[in-house]
Amino acid sequence: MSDLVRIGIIGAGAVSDYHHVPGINLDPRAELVSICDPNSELLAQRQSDWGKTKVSTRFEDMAEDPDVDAVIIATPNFTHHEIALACIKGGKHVMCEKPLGLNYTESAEMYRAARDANLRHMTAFTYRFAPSMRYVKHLVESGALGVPRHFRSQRFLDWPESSWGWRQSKKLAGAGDLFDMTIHRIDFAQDLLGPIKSICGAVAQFVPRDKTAEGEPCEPSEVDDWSSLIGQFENGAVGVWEGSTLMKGYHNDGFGYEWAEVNGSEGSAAYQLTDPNNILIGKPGQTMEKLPVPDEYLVIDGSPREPHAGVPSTVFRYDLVYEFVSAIVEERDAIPGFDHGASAQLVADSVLESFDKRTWIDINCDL
Ligand SMILES: NC(=O)C1=CN([C@@H]2O[C@H](COP(=O)(O)OP(=O)(O)OC[C@H]3O[C@@H](n4cnc5c(N)ncnc54)[C@H](OP(=O)(O)O)[C@@H]3O)[C@@H](O)[C@H]2O)C=CC1
Ligand SMILES: O=C1CO[C@H](CO)[C@@H](O)[C@@H]1O
Repeated sequence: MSDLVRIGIIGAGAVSDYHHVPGINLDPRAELVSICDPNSELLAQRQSDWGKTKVSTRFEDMAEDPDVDAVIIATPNFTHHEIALACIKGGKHVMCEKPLGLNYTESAEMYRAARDANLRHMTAFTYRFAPSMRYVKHLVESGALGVPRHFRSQRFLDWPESSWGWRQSKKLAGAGDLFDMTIHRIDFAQDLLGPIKSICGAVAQFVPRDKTAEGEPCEPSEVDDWSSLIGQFENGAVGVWEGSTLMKGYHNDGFGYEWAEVNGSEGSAAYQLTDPNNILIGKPGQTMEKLPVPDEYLVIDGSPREPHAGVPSTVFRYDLVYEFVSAIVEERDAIPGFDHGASAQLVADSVLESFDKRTWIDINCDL
């Protein structure tokens, strides 16, 4: 490997532009060397926006390229499994977007392949990196909230009712809000409180989404607009999750409304995406109040990101690349790994199974 970690991006769409390229640009140990996307016009645009790199329309080229050390897979969900396995075969460290695969079987296979090849693997569970989320985790782990009893998460967005493109096809996306949004919340709940052991879930579709944003007719949506679950953690705590992108009045500059809280025997703490540098803290008999996140939780250890620069609800997302590169340089596991991606996927799959069968499902993760 050269002195710099040479990164290739597969899938030059929205999230690469919004999270990953700024993350690479901030990290002096990393360099963007190659971009892959089937759309040649987009490739040309990205070369002009992101800097002169190699380009290709076939991920196989990047998987075999000896000048690429690590890849970030940011393509539609149905492609993650095939691309990740090819890149692992080519000896690349891999960060892959969520949901890791279309189901637990795919995700577990991706985890085992990366683990067995002794390569670094990371699932892009963005919200774990929010300063307030990291501080709530510290409060839980330090015992400041007492015995954790309850978790609650709500993600409401007010987005258009028009087509979601590939996101509304079962074959291409797997599921709707559940795999797109709620899966992040399943992940951070397990990060805060440990494994979920049993769940009961429900989903619903509110609108057909049979028109594009331009008003042209298109194939109707096959996926959920609302997803929810209640669950029990192995540690005895209980949880409740709910998400939708069709909640009117929850726009907030596109960030929507996100709240997640842990309630323990000695106190409560809440994270909000719209105010990620503060938490809400509550002690017995008091009313929840705002508490600034201490400086050491504003960025991850070593990150060169200036903690107070930029839009707070956006900039913490750049730390994902820092964690991925740190794991490569330090030859340690990246967190969250593919194992976390697979474990959240199993819970999300179980939501669909639970709703189909109208029953509780026990979670048996066999990684
Ligand atoms: N962690 C987070 O917070 C976020 C995660 N995501 C996840 O990131 C992934 C991408 O989402 P997003 O950026 O919004 O999607 P986009 O549709 O904006 O971008 C995906 C890009 O990948 C391209 N692509 C499709 N197939 C391949 C392939 N085989 N090889 C290379 N490129 C390919 C697409 O080209 P074409 O359009 O021509 O098919 C498109 O340009 C999804 O899994 C999504 O769930 C997204 C947003 C935020
Ligand atoms: O968190 C997120 C923000 O929105 C994106 C677009 O729907 C999601 O894919 C993503 O996981």
